[in-house]
Amino acid sequence: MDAYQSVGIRRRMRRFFRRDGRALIFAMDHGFEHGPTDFEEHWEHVNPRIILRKVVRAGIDGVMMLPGLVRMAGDEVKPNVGLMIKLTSKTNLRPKDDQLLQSQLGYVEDAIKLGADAVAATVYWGSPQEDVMMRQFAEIASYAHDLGFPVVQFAYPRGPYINEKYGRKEDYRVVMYGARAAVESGADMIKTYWTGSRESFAKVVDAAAGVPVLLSGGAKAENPVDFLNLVWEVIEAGGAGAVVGRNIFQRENPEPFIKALLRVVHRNEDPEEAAKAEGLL
Ligand SMILES: O=P(O)(O)OC[C@H]1O[C@](O)(COP(=O)(O)O)[C@@H](O)[C@@H]1O
Repeated sequence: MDAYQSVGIRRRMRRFFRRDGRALIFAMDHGFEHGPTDFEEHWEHVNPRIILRKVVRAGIDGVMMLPGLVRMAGDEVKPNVGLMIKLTSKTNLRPKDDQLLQSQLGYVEDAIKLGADAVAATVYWGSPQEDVMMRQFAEIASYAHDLGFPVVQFAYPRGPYINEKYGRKEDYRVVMYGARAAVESGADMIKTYWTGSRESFAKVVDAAAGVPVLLSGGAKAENPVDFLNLVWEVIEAGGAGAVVGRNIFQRENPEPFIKALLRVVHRNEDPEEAAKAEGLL
């Protein structure tokens, strides 16, 4: 017989992933991590209720937020949508060198009180502060697992030695290392960077050894088809989907774009066809 916790983790994972094992998740921690200027392109989306209503209506599989936004607007996240609560963060106002650290801003108990289906934490692998984030992640993961909650790691390698040795944090050897470190530290889902090609991203997926790998969306692509193509490559590489923020809330009309993304993620549709079907072309 399975331990109760294992059943809980499996059930909660299914609130994000459909039968195909894939998920499209909306990220909205930018007001904290980047500052409200991220919303200036479509200022009405600074209001969490307005943007959440749109993404939920479009059929998103899950939503990721920090605890305070869930408190304000979590009731917009309908019961059939997975709720991921991130328990670490940092502001962009910190001195540059201190931005290689995410600090704890919420606890597993808060996530439970708020009705979360998963908790998340960032580790900047390779940061001079890696040790702090490793411990933070270990504490969150150990406690969350005890209580039957899946734990998501935003495995974001970054730091001076990475730049010196590999030139860029998106080098597949670096991203793959972060994904593997996430697995070995107990993550149930991994969110990480695009490595630039399907072949190299497939290696990241291999290194994750069966733990689902989700793309971290990144800056908005002006042409929506470019982003649909990127997500298509992720799926072709064996990725489990994407966690997308700016590419959704920085669009005036995110609903058809989300629907097109869902076609690519769940139906393997050709990106251009998906864009046409949703009236984006
Ligand atoms: O790379 P940065 O600037 O630290 O971005 C971190 C942001 O990217 C995300 O991980 C994903 O959101 P995006 O799709 O907008 O990139 C957010 O959760 C987070 O706020």
